[in-house]
Amino acid sequence: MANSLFEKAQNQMMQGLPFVLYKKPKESYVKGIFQLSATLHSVIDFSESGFVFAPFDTAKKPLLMIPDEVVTEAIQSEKSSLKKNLVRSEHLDSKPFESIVSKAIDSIRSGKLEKVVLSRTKDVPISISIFAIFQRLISSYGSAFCYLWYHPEVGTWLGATPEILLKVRGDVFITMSLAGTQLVSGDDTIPVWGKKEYHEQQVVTDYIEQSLKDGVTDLKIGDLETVRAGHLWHLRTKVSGRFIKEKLGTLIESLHPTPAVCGIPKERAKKFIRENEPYDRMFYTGYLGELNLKNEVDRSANTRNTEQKAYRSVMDATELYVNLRCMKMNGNRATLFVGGGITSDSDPWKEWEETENKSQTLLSVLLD
Ligand SMILES: C=C(O[C@H]1C=CC=C(C(=O)O)[C@@H]1O)C(=O)O
Repeated sequence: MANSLFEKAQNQMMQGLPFVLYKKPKESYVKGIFQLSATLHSVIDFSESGFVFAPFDTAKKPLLMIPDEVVTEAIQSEKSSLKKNLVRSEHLDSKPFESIVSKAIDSIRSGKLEKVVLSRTKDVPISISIFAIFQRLISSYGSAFCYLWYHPEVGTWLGATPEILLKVRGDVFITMSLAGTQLVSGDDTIPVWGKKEYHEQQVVTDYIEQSLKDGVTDLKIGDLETVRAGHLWHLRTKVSGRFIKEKLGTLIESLHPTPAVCGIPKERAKKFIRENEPYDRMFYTGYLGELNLKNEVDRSANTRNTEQKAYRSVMDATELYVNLRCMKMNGNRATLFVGGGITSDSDPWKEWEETENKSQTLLSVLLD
């Protein structure tokens, strides 16, 4: 447990002051960003420095946590809370979600949409503290970006996301196309993918390529890979390139929201989501992470000179993740958000099951 950092965050919360605790994929420490006033700041032009928390709705401004104090603490390893068997919460009626999915399939088959990502919420009682939940997330999901974000005017959000929106070092960026889902089987065998999953992931890769190709250089589309995120497998393609640093805002705006969380064509998919999902997604399927934040980086990892190898320097880095596998706290209950990509080959019942499987990421650390 990162004890003193958690205590500091607890005190901060008691004083009604904003903070965020987070662990990047594969890192062995937790970072805390503490803002010393309760002001709600927004990103204006992406030249700011801090921790961004952006909603799905692009008409609303991304929020910014100012790094008045930044504290880093090593993670003391704790046993993973990942359950081998699926955690079943109370029985829920699948019919309302299935009927929205059927409506989307009709729209796709009639040619109005190519793909749309539909989601639903799941309300669960919570009997442990948010710090205990965060501790379980970081112990269980080493390869995810795990976070606990709090602002007195906005609320408390937690999550463990596998999806990078944008990672920038200097003028080099990487992003990814992540879509297609299967449950990890008992023996961990890599799954065989079907036409539906290949298609829904390819749509995301094509969109990223199209929306970036005129504004960046050295655009590279990587190989298709199968990657694991907790209980789930996904299809992923890494995309990289170079861009003009002053155009960071344009780059972010051309990526968000990708068809991994919205759909194609983008505006029609947004409209379908707005008119059919019976709630506001708020920060689910938005993005979050470091914006132009000072980070220590290894400058010379591939040099043969050992002295130089040890040379580290501080540079501004941007590292943003898509806000998936997340939840919002409401007193002693939490609202979990889960969704999935709908294409012409979707089956409403299977889409429901997929959202049930996705809810395992959080359920398995919430329930005893
Ligand atoms: C929208 C979600 O996942 C996205 C990311 C990976 C796989 C997805 C899928 O298979 O549908 C979704 O595009 C979610 O987890 O709520």
